[in-house]
Amino acid sequence: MTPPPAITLQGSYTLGDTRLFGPLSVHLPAGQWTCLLGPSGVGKSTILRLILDLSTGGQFTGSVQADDGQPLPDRISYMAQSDLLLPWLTVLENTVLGARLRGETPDMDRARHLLTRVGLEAHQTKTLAALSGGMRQRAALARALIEDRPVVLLDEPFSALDAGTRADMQELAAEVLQDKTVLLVTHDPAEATRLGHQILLLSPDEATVWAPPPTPPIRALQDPATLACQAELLAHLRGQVR
Ligand SMILES: Nc1ncnc2c1ncn2[C@@H]1O[C@H](COP(=O)(O)OP(=O)(O)OP(=O)(O)O)[C@@H](O)[C@H]1O
Repeated sequence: MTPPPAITLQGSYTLGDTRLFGPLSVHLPAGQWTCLLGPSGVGKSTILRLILDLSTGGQFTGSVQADDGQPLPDRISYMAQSDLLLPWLTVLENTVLGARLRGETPDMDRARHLLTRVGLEAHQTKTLAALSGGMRQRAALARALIEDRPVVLLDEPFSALDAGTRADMQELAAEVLQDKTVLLVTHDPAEATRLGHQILLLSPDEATVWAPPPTPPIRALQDPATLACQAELLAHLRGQVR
């Protein structure tokens, strides 16, 4: 696998006659986790779709570039906010869907291993109707993690999980996606301060860098500097003065 690239998105985005964001710049350092926060509707998922070169409802004027100059979309694993699982397939079949669609032989052992790691070992042969929302989200996570891609875009991947499972899945993702270029969209300051090498706050005018805790991720839940950063970030997001 080629080394993970750094990625820079620069430009403006409009919906009809209305500017949603920009001009601004979003830089994702190579091999690091960037956590992107911002108010609902500001355009976080749109930024992921622009990096993927997927259709959006608006017009983007700008560029998305990898620092190695190579095209990006085929090098990205993507977990969308809506899980995009196929209801007529089993959990195991959904997990290996990417390989099947590319005409490759899926690595079934790795798929089973990942399903065990996300706690779905006993549910591999079930179809989606038999799963809870949190179980579906873990199935979608397994499907994203099985793709050995240098760039990974995760759109609120842990939002439906209970607190304990969420902490477990954060640790699993940090382990599996170590050294990849990751962009994680989240509304959770605790998640961002735990996982981010870089924390970005998106507003219509800019993507501001928020200083992460001094220790490298993944950070311990009870780490005082992480808890302090989390509280400060939450206060900021609530509109209080720093
Ligand atoms: N396919 C589409 N067609 C038209 N408008 C769209 C489309 N997808 C998103 N939008 C609009 O673009 C804006 C940005 O949406 P986006 O999903 O990027 O926001 P977000 O910051 O990720 O929000 P949230 O935190 O609620 O998930 C919203 O106003 C949304 O209604």
